[in-house]
Amino acid sequence: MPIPDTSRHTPASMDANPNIEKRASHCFGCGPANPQGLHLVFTTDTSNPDIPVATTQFQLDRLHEGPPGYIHGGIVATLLDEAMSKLNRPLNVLAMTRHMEIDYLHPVPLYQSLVLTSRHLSREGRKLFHRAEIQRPDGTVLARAKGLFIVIDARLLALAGLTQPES
Ligand SMILES: CCCCCCCCCCCC(=O)SCCNC(=O)CCNC(=O)[C@H](O)C(C)(C)COP(=O)(O)OP(=O)(O)OC[C@H]1O[C@@H](n2cnc3c(N)ncnc32)[C@H](O)[C@@H]1OP(=O)(O)O
Repeated sequence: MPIPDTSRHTPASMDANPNIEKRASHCFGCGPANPQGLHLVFTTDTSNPDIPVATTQFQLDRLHEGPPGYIHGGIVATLLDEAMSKLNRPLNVLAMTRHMEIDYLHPVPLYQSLVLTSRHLSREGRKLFHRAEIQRPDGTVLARAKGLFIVIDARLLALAGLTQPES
């Protein structure tokens, strides 16, 4: 069996912890404890509690390069997915991405501060519909996504060995 490269793989030391918020500290998009993660920190506008909006600024470097000088398309998808997932907690649900579609409108540059924003669109039962965009500071939209998130219930969480977050 191959030996994991410890410079790239961190120990699964949190795996016994059933608290979803502690386990989420290694989320590739937003987990502060993931040394190789994107460390995105969002602010969430809930002034209209039915339509939360999440926003962050970010800047990536060649670690996440795809086309020379630009962010890899899979990372662009990650950014958009992460932004949309940040709308679920303000809506008081745990949910996972079921479907997302992306328009890659322009290459997304490395080494530039960019704006990532998401907005809740609508809900039909367990189905949450969100959208997200990556913009230049001048408002030019470089990529946008629509996502369908499905609310996870306590039974599904328990199957994964996890407990609900404290409200
Ligand atoms: C555990 C850790 C938790 C952790 C929770 C926190 C995690 C946050 C992470 C950030 C977000 C991610 O990246 S999450 C990681 C990426 N996502 C995943 O790994 C999810 C993998 N998928 C799944 O586990 C499952 O498919 C679920 C749980 C998402 C849903 O399964 P399900 O409960 O069986 O639901 P299913 O019947 O398939 O679909 C629900 C409804 O959506 C409809 N539907 C399906 N596709 C479409 C579509 N393209 N357009 C319209 N509607 C659609 C179906 O017809 C149905 O409608 P109707 O018949 O009900 O009307």
